[in-house]
Amino acid sequence: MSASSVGLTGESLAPSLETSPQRSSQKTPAKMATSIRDLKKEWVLKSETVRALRGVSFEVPEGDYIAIMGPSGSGKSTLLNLLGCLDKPTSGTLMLGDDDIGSLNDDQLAEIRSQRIGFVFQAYNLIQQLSVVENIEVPLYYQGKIGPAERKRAIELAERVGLADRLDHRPTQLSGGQQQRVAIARSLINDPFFILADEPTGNLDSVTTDEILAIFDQFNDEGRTIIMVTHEDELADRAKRVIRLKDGMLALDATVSEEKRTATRIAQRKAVEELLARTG
Ligand SMILES: Nc1ncnc2c1ncn2[C@@H]1O[C@H](COP(=O)(O)OP(=O)(O)OP(=O)(O)O)[C@@H](O)[C@H]1O
Repeated sequence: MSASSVGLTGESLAPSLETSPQRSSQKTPAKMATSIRDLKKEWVLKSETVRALRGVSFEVPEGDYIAIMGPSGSGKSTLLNLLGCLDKPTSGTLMLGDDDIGSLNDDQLAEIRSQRIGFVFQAYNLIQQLSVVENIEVPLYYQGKIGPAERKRAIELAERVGLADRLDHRPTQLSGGQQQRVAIARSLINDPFFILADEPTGNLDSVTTDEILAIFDQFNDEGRTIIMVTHEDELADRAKRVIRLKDGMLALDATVSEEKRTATRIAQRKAVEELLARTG
């Protein structure tokens, strides 16, 4: 995918944050969902040192919607694991709120992970024995925070993702798209710094993909921050910003124009309607 093919603006290869025209023109600094600076991750193996991330820097203002792209082996999963507090950097800083992730111990990382990050995985990762509402509440179990107020919020989130009439269903009774809706609702139950989505529509057909992307659009329009790893241009085209990794480094950090995003949404919706009309 070339920058022009997704209507990217402000294109800059390996840009420094200070020179970004979009950010430097802001009068009041935006609050950051996360900021990373010179982030490195290495593994020392017997015969070699693998440098999976070789000094990556960018900031994610609250309300942003980022697609992280890049070829196989470029460091996407490594970055995702660091952003999700599943791993610690070798060096550099990764700030989540006021916390520098590199300075936390494993228990503290686990706490942040369960309380402040909303995960959405390709394979949904729901608990089969639990109902829709109970699955949405799962992140709260770890904090022992289940009560009438939490149940009310879980039901509200289920309603927001269009599952009001499926509250007591088990995952096996749901379609893939419905299961992913549960996962999105679950990701928001803790009011996270951001939703971290890993190929969230990788298992879904184009109609359902469009539905799931519309839900992401809706939550992002309400101010939710989304960071999504994807190989799919059609997903990246709907984000506000594309970050592309290459060989463990930032190769592109570019804004997607509002015109391009709208045109993509309309084109994808039209394609879905045509498909539905053909297949009944
Ligand atoms: N635990 C590990 N130990 C050693 N090397 C690793 C480890 N995890 C990842 N790597 C290496 O780090 C580099 C980046 O891997 P990473 O999984 O982040 O890439 P990716 O962009 O997510 O690739 P893909 O799209 O194929 O999932 C690769 O060279 C990989 O082999």
